[in-house]
Amino acid sequence: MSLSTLDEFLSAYDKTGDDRSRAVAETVRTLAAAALKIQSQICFAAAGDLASKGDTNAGGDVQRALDVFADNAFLEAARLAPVALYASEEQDAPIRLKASAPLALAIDPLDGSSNIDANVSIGTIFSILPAITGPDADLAASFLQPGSRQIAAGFFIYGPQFALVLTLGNGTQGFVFSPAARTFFQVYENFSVETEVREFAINASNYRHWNDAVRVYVDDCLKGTDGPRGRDFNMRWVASLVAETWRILVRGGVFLYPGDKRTGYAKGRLRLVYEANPIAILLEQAGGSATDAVDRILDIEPEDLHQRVPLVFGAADEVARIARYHTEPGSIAERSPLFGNRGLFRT
Ligand SMILES: O=P(O)(O)OC[C@H]1O[C@](O)(COP(=O)(O)O)[C@@H](O)[C@@H]1O
Ligand SMILES: [Mg+2]
Ligand SMILES: [Mg+2]
Repeated sequence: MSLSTLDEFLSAYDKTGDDRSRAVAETVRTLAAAALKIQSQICFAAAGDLASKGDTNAGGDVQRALDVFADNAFLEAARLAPVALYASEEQDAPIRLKASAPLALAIDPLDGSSNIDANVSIGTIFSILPAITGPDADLAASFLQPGSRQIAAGFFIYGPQFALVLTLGNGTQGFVFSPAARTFFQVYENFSVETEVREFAINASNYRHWNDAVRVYVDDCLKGTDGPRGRDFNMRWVASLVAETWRILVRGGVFLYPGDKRTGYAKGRLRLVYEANPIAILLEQAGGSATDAVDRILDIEPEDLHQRVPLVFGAADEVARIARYHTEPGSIAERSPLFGNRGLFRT
């Protein structure tokens, strides 16, 4: 079987289009070169050094050495690409680059920071938007567009396989890096999220902080064949969003990082602009869906670059089911002993 390279895929895309498509293709190539530097750094440096703690970022997280290294590498890459504005989890405010360039880049330079010293998959998540520039334009304006306006999005995953998951708005593709050929090959063409859900992913240590809807949903999964779902579920929690997304694209399932009652977690942990939006478009382009537990992520009008959002994504029917646990509270009341375990959600 002969696989296309990332470069061939991007060349085919930029031939079809206008200046903006060409700019997107060039930006993805440049990001891939920067990601390769991160991958090399992860492979060769002592993991403890990469995880060493530094300052606190705008979101209140302590930065690890690799967070800062990755942010610098992607900022440098953005300077070489047709990017007008760079916004990052690790920067308080967007940075103006080339005024005349057509694109704005929002990035989580290093996702899964708590796993750096655990030798578990980590990654980089990016979102490419049309730049809103001009003398009067607010620096943040480009990044406060709803996720439905993304032109392209993706993530690199630094794991047993170094890979890129990418959408240019027409399906979600998976490219795996070959160390022998020193290039990415398209191994997954048009990911399609499995409709039957056998695995859910949630940080269950927060159980006591969740609202009733999330608790009842998880309880129903845990009851397995004895409960209203009538079948057993497996549970996973990697604590790297990129790894959970990869798994769901490849073998299905659902992910939840809901809001909870801990201080600062009313809207969960994940950031809308550079985490939830790119993951949401990748999922939708693969036939899945993504919500804030009820509403579509890509329709949300961001108010702040670093705002958090509850995130639920995976197989579309399961995501819709989770929304019903929130919007049809009667179904939760039906869990009373009077009703046994039978309810609206019996499958
Ligand atoms: O440690 P928790 O609360 O389970 O959170 C894990 C989540 O936090 C994240 O690590 C947040 O991303 P950053 O590492 O970029 O801050 C996600 O990758 C992951 O899904
Ligand atoms: Mg992250
Ligand atoms: Mg990060």
